[in-house]
Amino acid sequence: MASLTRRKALSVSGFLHEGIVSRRAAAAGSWRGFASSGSEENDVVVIGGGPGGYVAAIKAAQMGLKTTCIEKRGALGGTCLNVGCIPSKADLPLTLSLYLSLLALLHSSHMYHEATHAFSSHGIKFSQVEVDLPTMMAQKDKAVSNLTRGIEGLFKKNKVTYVKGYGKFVSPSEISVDTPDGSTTVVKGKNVIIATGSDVKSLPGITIDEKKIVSSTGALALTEIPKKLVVIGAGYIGLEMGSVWKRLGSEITVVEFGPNIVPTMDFEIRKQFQRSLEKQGMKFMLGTKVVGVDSSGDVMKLLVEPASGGEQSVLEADVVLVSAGRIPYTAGLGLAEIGVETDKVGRIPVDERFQTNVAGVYAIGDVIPGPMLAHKAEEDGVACVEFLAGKHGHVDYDLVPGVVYTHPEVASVGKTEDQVKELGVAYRVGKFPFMANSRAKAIDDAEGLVKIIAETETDKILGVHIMSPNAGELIHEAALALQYGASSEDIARTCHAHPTMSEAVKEAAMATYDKPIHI
Ligand SMILES: Cc1cc2nc3c(=O)[nH]c(=O)nc-3n(C[C@H](O)[C@H](O)[C@H](O)COP(=O)(O)OP(=O)(O)OC[C@H]3O[C@@H](n4cnc5c(N)ncnc54)[C@H](O)[C@@H]3O)c2cc1C
Ligand SMILES: NC(=O)c1ccc[n+]([C@@H]2O[C@H](COP(=O)([O-])OP(=O)(O)OC[C@H]3O[C@@H](n4cnc5c(N)ncnc54)[C@H](O)[C@@H]3O)[C@@H](O)[C@H]2O)c1
Repeated sequence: MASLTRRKALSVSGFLHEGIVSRRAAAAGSWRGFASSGSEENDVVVIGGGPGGYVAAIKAAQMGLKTTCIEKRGALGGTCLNVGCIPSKADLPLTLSLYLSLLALLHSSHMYHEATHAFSSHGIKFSQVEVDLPTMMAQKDKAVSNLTRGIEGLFKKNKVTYVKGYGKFVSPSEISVDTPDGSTTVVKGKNVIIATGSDVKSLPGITIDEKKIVSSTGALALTEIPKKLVVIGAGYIGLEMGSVWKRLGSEITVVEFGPNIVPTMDFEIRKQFQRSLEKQGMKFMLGTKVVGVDSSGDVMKLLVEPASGGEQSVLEADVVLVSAGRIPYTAGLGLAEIGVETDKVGRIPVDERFQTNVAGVYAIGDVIPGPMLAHKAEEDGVACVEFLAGKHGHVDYDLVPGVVYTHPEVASVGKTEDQVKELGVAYRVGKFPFMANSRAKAIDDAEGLVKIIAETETDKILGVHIMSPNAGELIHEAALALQYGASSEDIARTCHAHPTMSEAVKEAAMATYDKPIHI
């Protein structure tokens, strides 16, 4: 606490209140947050209640700092909320509910796919299996709202004041909040953390209506299974969402501008991954761009051409998913007014302590440079609060695991082989296929491999890439190994339980520094 910097608030007419004071509710002397905010100044105010913001708020409160978190969702909620595409989750942080929804649908659609494609080979037969989309969507909403309501419970438990409404800087230490009842409140803090996340990147000439031309938000709330779904962008969202609707019966064509799917993935894993998705029926048009959409008829017509220009062709679609990346979300936040700089793509540059160019104003998560991932945003949140409380925080962006939650999953941590080549370091690669793993064979789900890259001289592990069912769980042994600077021999000499999928990680490690046993 002693190290917290108290900054002199800028004088902005009408907002020179101490602490939180609603102009309309001031007379009543109370605010409808969980904990009474009183008239004291906060130590920390967090704008945004996504994974970055809510974790930062809880951590700050746990460290004894008086904390308020402002979240717009449930108040203004943006266009999508107003047109009712996800009305059942009106109280939840937007992006958080999106990715939990996607995970829930990935699981439900995988169960349907197993029932229709895999159960019979295990001797389980049904006379009829059908998709009940409304029930599937309701189950997803229930799962998500249970999970996210838990966060409100954590706020209460940790005494984080929760203010619903749209936050805007009026000075570096004062945030005016447009609240759901139409009044304006000012929340004051010695330190303010911007955690306002990201929004879908739109493409020129393609207008998202969240009905026929959808972002991930609309794609998670379709009321019918589209016959033909065209996905623009073969990144995380395109492949996960494409998998969901493919399993439920849609014809999927993925149009990708670049020459490869998921450009950040190790090339060898990517090749096998693409083959696996193609086997599942997804079609890919790589090195291709969409140059126009005619949405006047029942069936839309997309004009596509090679990325470098050339002969055009037409693709038909009932629904088009725009998943060509996300951009930082800072609309209406008043950054320019208080002098917070943004870069040319709208991200907020921060120093190693997450501080922006304005003293006392910090930023974390999708709104700053770095991977746009929930767990990275959470790590940012914890480290940022530790720094501003005068302690030491730590996030290593090189060691943030990435997982694509398709089936099989693809997970990675550390460097790809191409990145290691670029470094000019001599390296060895060890691989082990799940076809030779007894657990994977026993459950008849043995597609994929583990690939480990280690420095030749020291055997230090530089990167691990896994394609398999549950790769997203298996990767954490590797993440820990990289975090502690382990060698491939360290993993190989660690006793792994039998029969487990994790034995494939051990065998790949053995293949890296010596020889595997089971192949
Ligand atoms: C469909 C989809 C699936 C995803 N799946 C995964 C996944 O499986 N794993 C993973 O790691 N990542 C996933 N991501 C990415 C992940 O959701 C983000 O990286 C993460 O949510 C970023 O957290 P954040 O706290 O920075 O921002 P956000 O989660 O975007 O939260 C920001 C919050 O700030 C609020 N806000 C914005 N402006 C204001 C304001 N002015 N006043 C008040 N409140 C405001 C917003 O309403 C929002 O709730 C997915 C993203 C999408 C779109
Ligand atoms: N499992 C997860 O962790 C998960 C799931 C979903 C989303 N996310 C996060 O959300 C972010 C956004 O996801 P996303 O899939 O939208 O972005 P992405 O960055 O993962 O992929 C976007 C893809 O679109 C391509 N592209 C860009 N412009 C294009 C154009 N005009 N035409 C065709 N293709 C084009 C890019 O080359 C890229 O392959 C990701 O960065 C990811 O971090 C993570």
